[in-house]
Amino acid sequence: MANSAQNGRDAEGRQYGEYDLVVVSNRLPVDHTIDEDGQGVWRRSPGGLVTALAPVMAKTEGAWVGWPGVPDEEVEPFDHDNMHLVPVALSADDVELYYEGFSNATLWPLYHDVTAAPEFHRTWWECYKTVNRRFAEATAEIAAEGATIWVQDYQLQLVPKLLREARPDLRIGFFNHIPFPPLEIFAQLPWRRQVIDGLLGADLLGFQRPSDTSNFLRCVRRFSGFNVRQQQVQVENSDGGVRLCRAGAFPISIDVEHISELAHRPDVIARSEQIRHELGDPDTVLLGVDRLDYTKGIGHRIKAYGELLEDGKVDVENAVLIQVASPSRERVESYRLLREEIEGAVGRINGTFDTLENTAIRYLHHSYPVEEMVALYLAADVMLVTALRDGMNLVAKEYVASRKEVDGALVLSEFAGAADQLKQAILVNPHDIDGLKEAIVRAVNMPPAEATRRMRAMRRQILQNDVEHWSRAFLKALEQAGTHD
Ligand SMILES: O=P(O)(O)OC[C@H]1O[C@H](O[C@H]2O[C@H](CO)[C@@H](O)[C@H](O)[C@H]2O)[C@H](O)[C@@H](O)[C@@H]1O
Ligand SMILES: O=c1ccn([C@@H]2O[C@H](COP(=O)(O)OP(=O)(O)O)[C@@H](O)[C@H]2O)c(=O)[nH]1
Repeated sequence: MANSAQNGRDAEGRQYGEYDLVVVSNRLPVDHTIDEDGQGVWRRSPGGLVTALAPVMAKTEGAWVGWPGVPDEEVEPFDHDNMHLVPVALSADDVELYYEGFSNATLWPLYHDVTAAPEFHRTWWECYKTVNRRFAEATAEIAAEGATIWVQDYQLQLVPKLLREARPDLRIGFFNHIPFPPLEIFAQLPWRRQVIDGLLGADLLGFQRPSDTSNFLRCVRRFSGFNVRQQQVQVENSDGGVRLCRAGAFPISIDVEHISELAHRPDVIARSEQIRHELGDPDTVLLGVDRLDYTKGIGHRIKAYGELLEDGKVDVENAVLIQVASPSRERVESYRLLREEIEGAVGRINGTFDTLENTAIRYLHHSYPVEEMVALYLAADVMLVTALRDGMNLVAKEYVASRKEVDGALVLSEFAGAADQLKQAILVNPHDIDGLKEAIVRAVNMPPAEATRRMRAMRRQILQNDVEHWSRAFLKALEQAGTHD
């Protein structure tokens, strides 16, 4: 591990760590799971944060601090796929109060425009503070003097301030993968001031969209009392000094080269042909891929599709919708209810429209490896991304990157961050079911020349702005931010 091992010590005489770059996120890129034979194995963690950061971290010599995905698991630091991973243990109570509770039943619905009702519990908040402190301590321990720390996402919003107090020598960046809500919604949070203070410990705060950045800065003005000039907050320290914290939009992306390589691989192409064949070679394959999350608008999409079948605008004889709904946060009540709701809706539609040979919706409650994802993207004529609110949505970008023949149509919610970059998609408001139905029909019947024109423009955008471009832009801005020499 080549990093500039420092022999410096902090104010309390503790020796600095050895990593010049440390990424900190709730989850490590791999979860410790038990396979069919009862053996412990490391499996890729779910979600786009890992999709985006893993290829970036595999190319650096930094360390990644995070939770190994199961409760009460004490694991020593280890190397995996070219990454140095430093596990932080969470007890079963921590998982319930900090992860399922405060992170995913308070902050998640609040930050996604209250698409579900957020719950506010003081015990959850207490645990959130404790766990954030634990992550900050684990990071402070391994960071070299003057190291760059990149904290990720809403689960760890207090870490920047805690880290700065422990290690003022560090350069601290924070990236929020989910939306930052408007002031009127954020104001509901009983601990709004503490969260803003926690974030302002960073030198640079990154958001997915310019609108997230301006929402955040409005909240800073209201709840911190600090001056905000353009995109810089003048943070007043307890000693009367002023430190600058910069905020800006850095839209995340994907490892385009890897997706594109897979899209050209003969076995992946063969698999995509097999998928279509096993579906009975329909004229049109439509696809949705989401974690089973109420923010993703899966119910709205299925409702629209069901009505199109009823109206006779699509037909099971020549069209099929594949819906991958990968398991997510299954112990959180709203996720359990969502699963029942979606599976009920799919069952009703299939019961009504299926024939012995054809199925209306192929519903798959599974998580697939990236090779299968790309085979699905290649097999799909129409991709449906209908999120009610989504930080970015990397699935939309992966679909575009996979379409090497420069064809296929993307229906994309204007409420997903990806809509800022993929302007040539058919943009929809998923709450408008008639509008969504029209968009789906338009995508199914899109003339090839129009599909190619739109896809070419979207591919140009994605090819020029891959995930390496994102991380370089953020880390460069972080280098220039703050008051460090
Ligand atoms: O860790 P989980 O609770 O299982 O959830 C998985 C991840 O979901 C969220 O992903 C977000 O990040 C993507 C990449 O920036 C973005 O495209 C998407 O819109 C976001 O929802 C969450 O933010 C991550 O922390 C989770 O790991
Ligand atoms: O069965 C699945 C379903 C999804 N994904 C990946 O999970 C990520 C989802 O990221 P996105 O930003 O769309 O949403 P998130 O789940 O992070 O909210 C994408 O890279 C997908 O390819 C996957 O590998 N297997």
